[in-house]
Amino acid sequence: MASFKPSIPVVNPMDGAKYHHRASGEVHVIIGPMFAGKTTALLRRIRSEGNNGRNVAMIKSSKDKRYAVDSVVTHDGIKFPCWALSDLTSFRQKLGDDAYEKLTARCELCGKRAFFTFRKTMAKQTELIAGADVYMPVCRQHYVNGQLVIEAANASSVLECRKVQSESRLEVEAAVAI
Ligand SMILES: Nc1ncnc2c1ncn2[C@@H]1O[C@H](COP(=O)(O)OP(=O)(O)O)[C@@H](O)[C@H]1O
Ligand SMILES: Cc1cn([C@H]2C[C@H](O)[C@@H](COP(=O)(O)O)O2)c(=O)[nH]c1=O
Repeated sequence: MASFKPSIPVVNPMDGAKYHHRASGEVHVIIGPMFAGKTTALLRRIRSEGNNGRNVAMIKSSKDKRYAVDSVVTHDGIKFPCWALSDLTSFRQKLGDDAYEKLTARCELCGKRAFFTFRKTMAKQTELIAGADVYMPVCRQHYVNGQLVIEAANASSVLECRKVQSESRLEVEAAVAI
């Protein structure tokens, strides 16, 4: 865990009051695919810290407006107020990230443990803020198979005409949906 001195006001989770509190703290990194319960675990910890009399500040990326602009919200609707910041990379440089917890979800295709988040569409950008309409949690086997199908479709699309490209895209989406 890395120590840090919060430079933004912290919120008491019990009463919502804000404090300019400067004390050392800890960084916990919870990782896993979508629907693994990362946000749920985070909120549980925040409540537990509040019950122990500590003040907490929660931050998220301002790019994530899926459920709320200034709250962190789980996929099943539990929410907590937070600070929405545009640049989270500076926090990683300042704080380090040495306390990991890895969670898993269930593969949407076979029900095995899911370690990956699979993008169901052909969109290429690294950042694509979306939910279950675009992503699904999958096991390693379905993640690898899905990527192979998409890579094959991309390779053939370089050689074929636009009409054939759109047909292959439909095939990929059908194959991934199985
Ligand atoms: N389509 C879905 N598949 C699986 N879980 C879902 C789905 N929709 C809502 N949930 C709920 O989302 C919870 C996990 O939400 P959350 O903590 O926000 O996950 P994460 O932050 O890891 O994406 C699950 O415990 C489940 O109750
Ligand atoms: C895999 C992947 C994800 N994202 C985005 C999609 C969502 O907005 C978040 C993940 O949130 P969740 O609470 O775990 O569902 O990350 C992305 O932009 N690019 C990706 O490759």
